[in-house]
Amino acid sequence: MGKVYVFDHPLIQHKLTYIRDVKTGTKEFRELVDEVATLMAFEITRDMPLEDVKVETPVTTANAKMLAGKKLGIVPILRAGIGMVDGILKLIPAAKVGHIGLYRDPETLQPVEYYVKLPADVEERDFIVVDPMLATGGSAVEAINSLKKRGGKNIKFMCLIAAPEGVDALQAAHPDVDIYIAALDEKLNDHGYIVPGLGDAGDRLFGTK
Ligand SMILES: O=P(O)(O)OC[C@H]1O[C@H](OP(=O)(O)OP(=O)(O)O)[C@H](O)[C@@H]1O
Ligand SMILES: O=c1cc[nH]c(=O)[nH]1
Ligand SMILES: [Mg+2]
Repeated sequence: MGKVYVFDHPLIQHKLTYIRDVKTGTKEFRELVDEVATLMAFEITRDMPLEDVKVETPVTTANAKMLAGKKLGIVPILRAGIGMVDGILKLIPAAKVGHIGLYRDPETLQPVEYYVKLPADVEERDFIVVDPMLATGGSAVEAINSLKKRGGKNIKFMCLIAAPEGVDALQAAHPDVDIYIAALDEKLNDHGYIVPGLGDAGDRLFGTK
């Protein structure tokens, strides 16, 4: 069963409160999502492998560490996942970015895939799939299906807000995937929106409503 990590760092919780606030406009919303993504990336990369290296300091040769192995792949679920990418790239600028385009049909709530473009050497990379919202879990499950079908293996899922229903669905479909969230909310409403949530993440990021 995939583990669930809830990031209760005070800075993340403080910024998330402004993200939820209906009075927060598009510009500020986008900046806050970017900042929280950076803070979450700091935590989520805690187990990245290191290798021993030597470096010449102005004084002597030092035994030091550098990140080892293949570069990381970040895969936002379009559209709203895009809002979290730059915040992660600030810490890991060498990461490659893949894209999986999915929208949730408003009637059936089922994900519909419309675009996939992944970095080369999918089999050898570690991936973080990102999307601000994990509601029914349908989009995250489908995006990870798509990534695995193309060879993706070591996958983490990162989001801002999750509903218990989404966590259950993702754990059931992908027990090998750990889930990293800033807040676990109460429930879904009749339209599949997270309660209390933040509304429609894509619309708030891109000002489309
Ligand atoms: O867990 P689920 O029930 O699948 O819902 C979550 C999905 O819904 C939202 O995307 P949306 O379909 O609104 O697309 P958008 O990002 O293009 O707005 C959100 O960004 C997730 O991808
Ligand atoms: O609450 C929700 C659920 C799905 N998608 C969103 O953007 N918000
Ligand atoms: Mg949307």
